[in-house]
Amino acid sequence: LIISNIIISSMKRRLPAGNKARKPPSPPKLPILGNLHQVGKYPHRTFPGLAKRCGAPDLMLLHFGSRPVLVVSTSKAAREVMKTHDLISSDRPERKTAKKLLYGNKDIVNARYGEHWRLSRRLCVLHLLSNKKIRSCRPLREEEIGLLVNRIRTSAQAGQEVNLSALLPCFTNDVICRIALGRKYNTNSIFRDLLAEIMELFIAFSVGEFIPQLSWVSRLTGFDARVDRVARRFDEFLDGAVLESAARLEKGSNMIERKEEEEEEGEGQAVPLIDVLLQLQRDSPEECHLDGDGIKAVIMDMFIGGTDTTSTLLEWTMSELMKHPRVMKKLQEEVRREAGVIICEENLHKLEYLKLVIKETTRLHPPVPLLPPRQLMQDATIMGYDVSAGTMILTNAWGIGRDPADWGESPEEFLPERFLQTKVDFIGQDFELIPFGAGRRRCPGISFGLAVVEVALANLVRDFDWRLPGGMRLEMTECVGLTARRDVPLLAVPTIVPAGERASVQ
Ligand code: HEM
Repeated sequence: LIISNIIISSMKRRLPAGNKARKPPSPPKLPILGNLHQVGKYPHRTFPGLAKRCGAPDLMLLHFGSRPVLVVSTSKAAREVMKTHDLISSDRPERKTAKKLLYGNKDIVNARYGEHWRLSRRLCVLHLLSNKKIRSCRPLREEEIGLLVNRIRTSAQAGQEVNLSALLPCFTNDVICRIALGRKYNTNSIFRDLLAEIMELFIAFSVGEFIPQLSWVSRLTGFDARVDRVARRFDEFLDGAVLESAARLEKGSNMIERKEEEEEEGEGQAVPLIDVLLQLQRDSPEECHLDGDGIKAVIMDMFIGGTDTTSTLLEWTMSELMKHPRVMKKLQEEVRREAGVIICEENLHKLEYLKLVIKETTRLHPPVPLLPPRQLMQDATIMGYDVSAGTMILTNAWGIGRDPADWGESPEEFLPERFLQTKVDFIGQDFELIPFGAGRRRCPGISFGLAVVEVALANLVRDFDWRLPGGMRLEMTECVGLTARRDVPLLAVPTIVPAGERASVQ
């Protein structure tokens, strides 16, 4: 009797009087596996169909093993989760693999909601990704873009095609390397390989994460050992970078202050992010709560958050432009007319169509199609459904960007002009378009990423005409990964557009 009284009173506490408990609709599940067998290779593509079949257009409840997972499929539902219930859904679920790779989640992307996350994010926004910092890195970005253009020019002169899917990630990796660590690691391709392996491990499915009874499988297949090995090797690499940074600081104790003054005037070399963190840790511990591992974890976030995302966005933008010659021509005319002989960030405000093209690409190809998982911190009623604390939340940014309810009859069509008729923007206020997420966990690197994408794209379309290699069909499928890059590499043949011709468009 006592037990049944406890159960009844706890149910009463959970349910508002007169309401029946209502779970979001779910497709039938299997014992042990739950719905894992239905997720498929491309969950962002599978979920909309699955949700439709089980009558769950907005919110669908799945089970990964025994773990409840709420799939958010519409802008209405995303608003409920990331605005109305943003605070209680701002946690991230703990994942064994991420925890090993990111120093016990001492980074920002994977940090649990709490004081560590709040302070790290503040540090990042104020000191690493601020507008001042972005401005100070401008010469460095432009230099790297110049090198990219020269590489393409060399291929064009030899009449060769270029593999943009290979070139663009190297370019963004070089940019982040220089900004974060103060130099490139060109000669050290081990670094890029390691980074690629980390990205792969992040999303790799470890069955033990969801079905604890099967955690021995990850040990048996060697998955756990691989994670340990990669974590160790990347840690050794970052230890080297910290030593270099410490040596730089040793040389000039007030270096950052001095350089930051120069940065303000736009004269100096940008201070590497790792130096900024080490100096704050040394001189202003009240501003920097991070220990040694915390600094390495945050630096790692800059790579994980800032390299593949930006190159993937560039890769898809170029793909859509090659597929839509009308849009390519209109964009080239704008850039060649407005940006003049030198494209620098100051000219960017004139390039309105370029911004529409990028926005439309993020709608159809959000680099992170399923936003990184969140986790509900307490029981909640979301859109009339009862969702329990601990439920993992997956928001389908890809599905939302193609929802006919928000995007009209032809949501699959690549049409940058659609943004002339709407004020919808991608900075996290409009839930129809959330390639950078929204709410407290929204991406803090939006301006930082766009600063690279916009100038690089402007240069690529101004300096070259592009065509597909003879007989090649342009596939538009994405691959599985932390970011949804192209499955088939984008090969393209560039032709140099002489400066005289560009000028004549002006
Ligand atoms: C086109 C470029 C980029 C895209 C599409 C992108 C996308 C995203 C997305 C979808 C999230 C998760 C938001 C959420 O959970 O609601 C995120 C978080 C994050 N991004 Fe970005 N990002 C980009 C560039 C960058 C850059 C350049 C950096 C830094 C150098 C960066 C650093 C981060 C960090 C630190 C977080 C974690 C925020 C948190 O959990 O509090 N991102 N990004």
